[in-house]
Amino acid sequence: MAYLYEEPSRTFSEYLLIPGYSSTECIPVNVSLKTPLVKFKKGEEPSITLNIPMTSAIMQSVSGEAMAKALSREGGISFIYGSQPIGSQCAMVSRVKAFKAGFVPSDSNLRSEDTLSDLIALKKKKGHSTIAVTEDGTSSGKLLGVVSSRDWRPSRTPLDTPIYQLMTPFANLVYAKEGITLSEANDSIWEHKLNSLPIVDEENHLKYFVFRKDYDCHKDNPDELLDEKKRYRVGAGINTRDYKERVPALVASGADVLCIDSSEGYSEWQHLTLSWIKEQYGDQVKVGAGNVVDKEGFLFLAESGADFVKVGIGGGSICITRETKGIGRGQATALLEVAKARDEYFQEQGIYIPICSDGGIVLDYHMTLALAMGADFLMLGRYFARFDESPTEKVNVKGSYMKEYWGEGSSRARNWQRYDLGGDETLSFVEGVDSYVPYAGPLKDNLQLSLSKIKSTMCNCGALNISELQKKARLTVVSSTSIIEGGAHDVLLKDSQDSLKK
Ligand SMILES: NC(=O)C1=CN([C@@H]2O[C@H](COP(=O)(O)OP(=O)(O)OC[C@H]3O[C@@H](n4cnc5c(N)ncnc54)[C@H](O)[C@@H]3O)[C@@H](O)[C@H]2O)C=CC1
Ligand SMILES: O=c1[nH]c(=O)c2[nH+]cn([C@@H]3O[C@H](COP(=O)(O)O)[C@@H](O)[C@H]3O)c2[nH]1
Ligand SMILES: [K+]
Repeated sequence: MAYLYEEPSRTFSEYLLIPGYSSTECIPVNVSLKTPLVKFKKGEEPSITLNIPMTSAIMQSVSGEAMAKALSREGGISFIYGSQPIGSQCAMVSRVKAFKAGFVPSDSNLRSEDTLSDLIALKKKKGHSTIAVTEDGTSSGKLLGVVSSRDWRPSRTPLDTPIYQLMTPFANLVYAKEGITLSEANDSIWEHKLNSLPIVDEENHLKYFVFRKDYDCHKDNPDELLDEKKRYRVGAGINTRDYKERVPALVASGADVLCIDSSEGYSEWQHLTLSWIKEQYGDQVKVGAGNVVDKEGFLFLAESGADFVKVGIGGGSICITRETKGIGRGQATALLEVAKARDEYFQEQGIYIPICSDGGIVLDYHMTLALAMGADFLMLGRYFARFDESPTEKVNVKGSYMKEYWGEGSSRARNWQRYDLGGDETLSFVEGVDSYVPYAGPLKDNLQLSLSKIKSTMCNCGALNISELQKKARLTVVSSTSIIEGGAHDVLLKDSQDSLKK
C-alpha cells in the first residue's frame, strides 16, 4: 500500500518566528551572514564560504554575466544557466572571471570610416556616449581614437561625416598601458580631467576603459566574493546528459562551482554524473545536486558525492510542475526534513553538507524563515529577475515597467536558440510559464534592504549568525485567521499602493 504522510506539507507563509531574548549585542551591524557553500569536514573550513546566503537561479531569464558580477560584488554567487550551448555558457563564465572591477571592456566600437549616422545608431542601441574607434571596429582592435558626445553637434554635424574627422586621434589621446592599477588610472583621470581612460596593450590594442564614474565602486562593496586571484566567483549549471563535455569546458573556463540543474535529483542520472565528476577531479571540482524534498533524496545525493544539496520541487513562482506532474512538497516541510537529515549526517559522518532552499520565496521574511528552518543559503529566481542586472528586456506594460521572467521548463526556455539538451525530440508538455515581474531597479539597493530585514529579524531571535539562528529559532504554524490578523486590517488604507507593497 502507498505510504501516506501523516502531516500536510506546508509552506513559508504558514509559519512565523517567535522572538527570543536579544542582548544589547544583538544589533544588525554585529550580524554576520557568512555561510558555507560546499561541504566540509568537522573542524575544517569549507573551501568556499558565501558572504551572504544568496544565489541566483540557474535560469536564462536570471543568471547571465551581469547578474553574476553584481551578485558576487555583494557577496553571493550566480549559477550561469546551462540551457545553452557549452561554448556560450563557458564564454559567459570566462568573461565574469576576466572582469576586473572598474576595468570595462568597450561595448561601443566603430571603424574610422564609419559615419556619424552609424554612431548615432550605435548610441541609441547601447546607450553609451563614449565610443572607441578601432582598426577593425571590435572591442579589442588597434585603437585609432575615441569619439564622445562633445565631438559632434546634434542636427549641425552632417550625418555622413566620417568618424575619423570627429574622433580625438590616438596621437592626442591620454591613455594607459595594461597593468596599471585602478587607483593609478583614477589619478590619471583626475589629473587630465577625463571622463574615460582607454587602456591598451603593448601593440596599442584596446583592452578596457576606466570611467570616471566607476572608479570608486569597489570601495563600496566590502562583502565582494573573490577567489584567491581577486576575481569574482561564479557558478554554472550542468545537466545529466552532456556532462562529460560540459564539465571539463566549464572547469577550464574557471567556474568556481557547478550545480546539476534538475527538477528532481533522486535519480541514477545524478548519481552517475556526480560519480563521474568525482572520479575525474576528486575534490578539486565542487558540484551541487538536486532537487530533493525528503531525507532519502538528501542521503542519496550526499552518498553520491554532492558538495551541497538543493531542496525544492514545484514551489517556484513560474513552476507548474505540481499541476502538470503532481509531484512536489510544501517548501517549509521539505526544508525542515532535509535540514534534520543534514544535521544527523553531520553527527554521524562528521561531514557538513550545506543545503539550499530553492524557489518559492515571495516576501523578504520568507528568506529569514528559510534560513531559520535550516537552509544554509537560498536560490532565488523571481526576486533577481526584477533587477536591472537580469538578462531580460525591461518592457512597459500598461504604463508600468516590467521585466520578463520565464521558467526553464517553459516552451520559451526550451526553444531558446533551438537548443536541445538531447532529450525527447518533440516537447511533450511544459512545466513552467512565461511571465512578467515588476521592474525593481538595481540589485544592490534591493538586496541591501532585504538583507537588513534578515539581520533585524535575526536580532529579534537573539542570533548573530546563521547557524545560531538555526539553533535558536522557534517556529509556529499560524492559523488562517491569524494570518489576517498579521496584515493591516480593519482600517481604510490611505494609499491603495500600500496594500500592494511587499
Ligand atoms: N525546482 C523545480 O521544482 C523545477 C525545476 N525545473 C527546471 O526546469 C529545468 C528542466 O528540469 P528537468 O525537466 O527536471 O530536467 P532533467 O534534465 O533533470 O530531466 C528531464 C528528463 O530527462 C531524463 N534524463 C535525465 N538525464 C538523462 C540522461 N542522461 N539520459 C536520458 N534521460 C535523462 C530525466 O529522467 C527526466 O525524465 C531545470 O532547469 C529545472 O531546474 C522544472 C520543473 C520543476
Ligand atoms: O516547475 C518549474 N518549472 C520551470 O519551468 C522552472 N524553472 C525554474 N524552476 C525552479 O524555480 C526556481 C525559482 O523559483 P522562484 O522564482 O520562486 O524564486 C528555480 O531555481 C528552479 O528550481 C522551475 N520550476
Ligand atoms: K526519482
